[in-house]
Amino acid sequence: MNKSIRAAIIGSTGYGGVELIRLLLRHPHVEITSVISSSTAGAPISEGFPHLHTIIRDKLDPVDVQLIRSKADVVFTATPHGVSAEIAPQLLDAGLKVIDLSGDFRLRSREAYKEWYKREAAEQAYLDQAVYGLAEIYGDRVNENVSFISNPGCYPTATLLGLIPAVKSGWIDLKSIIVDAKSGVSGAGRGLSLGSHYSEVNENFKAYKVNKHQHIPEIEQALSDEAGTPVVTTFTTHLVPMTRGIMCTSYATLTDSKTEEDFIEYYEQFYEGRPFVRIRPKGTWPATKEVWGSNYCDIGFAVDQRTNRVTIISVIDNVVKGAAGQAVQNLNLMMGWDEGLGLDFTPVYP
Ligand SMILES: NC(=O)C1=CN([C@@H]2O[C@H](COP(=O)(O)OP(=O)(O)OC[C@H]3O[C@@H](n4cnc5c(N)ncnc54)[C@H](OP(=O)(O)O)[C@@H]3O)[C@@H](O)[C@H]2O)C=CC1
Ligand SMILES: CC(=O)N[C@@H](CCC(=O)OP(=O)(O)O)C(=O)O
Repeated sequence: MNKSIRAAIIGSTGYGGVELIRLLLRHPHVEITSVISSSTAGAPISEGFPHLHTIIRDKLDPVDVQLIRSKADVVFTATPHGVSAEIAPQLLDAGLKVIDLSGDFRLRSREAYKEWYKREAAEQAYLDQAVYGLAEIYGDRVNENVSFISNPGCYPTATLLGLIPAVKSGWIDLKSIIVDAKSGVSGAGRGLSLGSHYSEVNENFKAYKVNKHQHIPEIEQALSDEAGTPVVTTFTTHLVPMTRGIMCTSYATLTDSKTEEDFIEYYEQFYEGRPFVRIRPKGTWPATKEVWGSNYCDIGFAVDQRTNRVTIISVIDNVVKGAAGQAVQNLNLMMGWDEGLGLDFTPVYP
């Protein structure tokens, strides 16, 4: 029989948190029992988010572990890097299940975290406890005995779902991988910054954090695990003047004479039974709008016989499959429920 679970959201006033509210409100077995804010506790959440007017009447709770323990069974930490490293261990020690949306528990190596995030990593014991929740690849590691999920980054979700089957196939040269990644502005969160200011972003298209992006070690960690040998990539991120959406265009040199049909057939088999990965038919490539508001990752291919390269294009909605949607998918797996429960959103179109 299906159980119900009480959920709290820390960081509910951010883009990831408020999207969790939207998704969990329609989940059949989840009740949101606490929406939490470190800066505006006591105010109704609809004050800052009028789109929730009449839908959620609750006031924001403060960040208080004992209070959370009394109100919830599972906590989503949709909090900035550094904050999650502090708070998730306290929640786990209090006996709560935790799904963390930040990058604080994704890298197994504390040294790598310090190098890429420029801050001290969480304690090794908690890094060891966290299960990296790339649901379609590592979902079988998540079950009712798992208490702690580290939800993958938005770019790594799109990149890894696009590349892991190819890496495992042996059809591509592992030294040749290049990923050209683009994100909408909501990927930067709700906080104000010059870089996401309207007049800086509108009618503009820019590369950022070139060769320095914190998602590079996360992508390389998973690709290396899957390949069984160290893999490095060239990974470049770009900011696109749109609100939601990520497109990762990955290029690799073929080691074998494979066609688009070969890739499509192989990927369809690889993701068989995984409802949120959709493989596009030959000659069609996914666009961000075709997954907008949904938990889908759509993947399309092109093989260029002239250059002997494959191009793999993967798209997601960064706030859904790249954050809140995958977090709910992981909750479903943690609870032994169908992974798609409460996530059957058709993309919003146009
Ligand atoms: N946006 C995206 O597409 C994705 C985001 N992520 C990750 O998810 C996490 C949340 O991202 P996002 O929602 O975009 O970020 P936002 O900046 O939009 O929101 C973060 C929230 O964290 C809360 N917060 C800040 N400091 C503290 C603190 N000390 N204690 C408790 N809460 C705090 C803030 O709310 P308040 O002041 O009310 O407490 C804020 O609303 C980040 O780690 C991000 O990297 C991951 C994948 C995709
Ligand atoms: C557009 C934009 O700025 N995107 C953010 C994505 C960060 C993010 O989502 O956080 P995680 O590291 O927790 O995945 C960036 O590139 O840093």
